[in-house]
Amino acid sequence: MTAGTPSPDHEPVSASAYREAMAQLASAVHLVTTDGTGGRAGLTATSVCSVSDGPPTLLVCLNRNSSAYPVFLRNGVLCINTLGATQDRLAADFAGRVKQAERFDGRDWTTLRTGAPVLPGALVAFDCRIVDRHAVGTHDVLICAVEALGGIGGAEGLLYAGRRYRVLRREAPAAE
Ligand SMILES: NC(=O)C1=CN([C@@H]2O[C@H](COP(=O)(O)OP(=O)(O)OC[C@H]3O[C@@H](n4cnc5c(N)ncnc54)[C@H](O)[C@@H]3O)[C@@H](O)[C@H]2O)C=CC1
Ligand SMILES: Cc1cc2nc3c(=O)[nH]c(=O)nc-3n(C[C@H](O)[C@H](O)[C@H](O)COP(=O)(O)O)c2cc1C
Repeated sequence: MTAGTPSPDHEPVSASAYREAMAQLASAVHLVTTDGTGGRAGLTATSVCSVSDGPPTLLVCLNRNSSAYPVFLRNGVLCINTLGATQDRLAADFAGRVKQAERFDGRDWTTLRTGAPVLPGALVAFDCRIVDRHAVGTHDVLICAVEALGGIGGAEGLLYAGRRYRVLRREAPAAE
């Protein structure tokens, strides 16, 4: 189906058609991490969006079936670690290639204010407290107050588009 040919009236959009459409979009890639009384956990996510700058608030959509989901609820805090261009292996690891218990191995994770793990070398880190939650279909939309920022470094970012990882190049602006 191309953009000029809408699906027939009254025909529900299938999950596979929806995913195929969503695969056309490019997204930043994040490791969403948590730590606290529920333990440490994390996963790869692209469904992260800025909500407001007053107060600084973002949202992330988490599948309630993921192994990390109950840990996020228990801890009530999370860190959105946005990945840089060279961190695509980490994205795959946190998307299921590595078992949950081993995802944090081999790196010196730090913390900011909430205690959620901050990835060394992240493009940027948003340290958050979960302030609201809405169930929508298979996912929960978590509304998160941003309590601290880290790692704003100007490096090249990682993108996910067309079902693969790509690099967002920082090119010099075209001469006028
Ligand atoms: N938002 C989410 O929960 C996402 C989950 N995934 C997981 O990774 C697997 C591999 O993804 P792809 O290789 O990109 O192929 P895919 O064909 O399964 O997904 C294509 C696109 O559809 C969207 N999508 C996929 N599963 C979704 C879900 N359960 N809820 C909401 N949106 C979803 C995403 O934008 C994804 O990039 C997916 O099947 C899914 O299990 C991937 C991307 C986003
Ligand atoms: C590129 C990419 C983006 C993803 N985005 C999300 C997302 O936004 N929300 C989500 O709940 N799962 C998302 N997932 C799926 C989780 O990363 C994956 O299901 C989870 O890490 C599996 O965890 P488990 O093995 O601990 O259950 C994404 C997967 C990939 C490959």
